[in-house]
Amino acid sequence: MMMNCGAMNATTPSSTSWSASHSSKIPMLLPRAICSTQRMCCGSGVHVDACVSTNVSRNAKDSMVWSGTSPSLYSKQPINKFLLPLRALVTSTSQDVPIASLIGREKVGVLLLNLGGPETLEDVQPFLFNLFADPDIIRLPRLFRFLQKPLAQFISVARAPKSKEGYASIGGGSPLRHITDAQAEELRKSLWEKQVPAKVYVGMRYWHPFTEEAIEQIKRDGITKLVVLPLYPQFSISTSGSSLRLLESIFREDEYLVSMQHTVIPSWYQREGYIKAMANLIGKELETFDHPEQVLIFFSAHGVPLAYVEEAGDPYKAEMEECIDLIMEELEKRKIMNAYTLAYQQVT
Ligand SMILES: C=CC1=C(C)c2cc3[nH]c(cc4nc(cc5[nH]c(cc1n2)c(C)c5CCC(=O)O)C(CCC(=O)O)=C4C)c(C)c3C=C
Ligand SMILES: [Fe+2]
Repeated sequence: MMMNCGAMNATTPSSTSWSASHSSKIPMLLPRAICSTQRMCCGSGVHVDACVSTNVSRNAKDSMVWSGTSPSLYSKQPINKFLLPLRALVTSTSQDVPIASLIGREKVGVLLLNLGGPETLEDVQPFLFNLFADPDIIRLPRLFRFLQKPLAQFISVARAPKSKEGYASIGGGSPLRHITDAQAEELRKSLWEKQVPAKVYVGMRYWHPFTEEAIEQIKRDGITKLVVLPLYPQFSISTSGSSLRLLESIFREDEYLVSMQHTVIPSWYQREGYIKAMANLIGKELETFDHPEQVLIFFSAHGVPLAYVEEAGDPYKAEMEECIDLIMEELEKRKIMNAYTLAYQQVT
């Protein structure tokens, strides 16, 4: 059986800590921020730990880091290793205090980041242009950066016919917007059930609703605290990194955003809820076979250029492999001991 592991339509994460990095290779995420942990308490004893951005410092490796908190719980990967976390989200249970008195006049928003996809066949070429014009997708040497857009135009036109065939075969467009909107609505409902009256926004990197559009709405709504959640379980420079780099540039130029408290969840592949959800899916699928124990579990992940991993320190491969180990451990606890393998799809 086959399991796609780089998928962005996974279950909602519950909480995690995050770290941000800036070297010349990995984008600096939402800069000029220092994280001092703030606790917002909510009704029914729910607590929200959020981080406040105000300043930054540099560590020995010339990485921009958020400071003011303890080291990350998830420090195995390069992206996290050099960085101090911001902490967000709902944990614990102790007090019963009315929500209004705790969140007060704060307006909490959650911004879900995703890739975006063409909604019609006419969208395919301009969507591909946006994708290939991103230097986190096609990385040209500094001297040749002026060629980025002409090259994007050339590749998008050349690739569009084949791409259109693919989208035509799944109904004439990408389902990503629809799926992401549904996730946003489920997350909103779930937060409200936990007495966190947050608004949830969707910001796509390469198609509507663009991240810029979501940010405009966030400003119009007067959001004062923002949680940024890329919907990619594992961090890669080419996915979450690209979205966060864009967000960073939007924040840098906007007075309202610079002073807004925000926190980012860079990856969440190791969260218990996600691992259990993946194990549930695999377990359910195995049951459809006559001899489930003989089935090979085939994990399929997106490929990223080797240079990202080996030279730029992209943690994607490490996070993916750890994620699969965790899923297999979870299956073992359920007495499911199948053979498994992981393969990376070719990057075209
Ligand atoms: C050319 C380099 C690319 C890199 C690096 C890359 C990384 C990467 N992508 C995903 C997930 C998705 N990518 C999707 C579309 C897509 N990606 C690329 C190229 C790179 N991706 C292209 C050219 C396209 C367009 C599709 C095509 O015509 O071939 C999508 C689908 C979006 C949709 O329409 O619904 C996903 C999902 C990950 C997880 C990743 C690195 C970790
Ligand atoms: Fe891709």
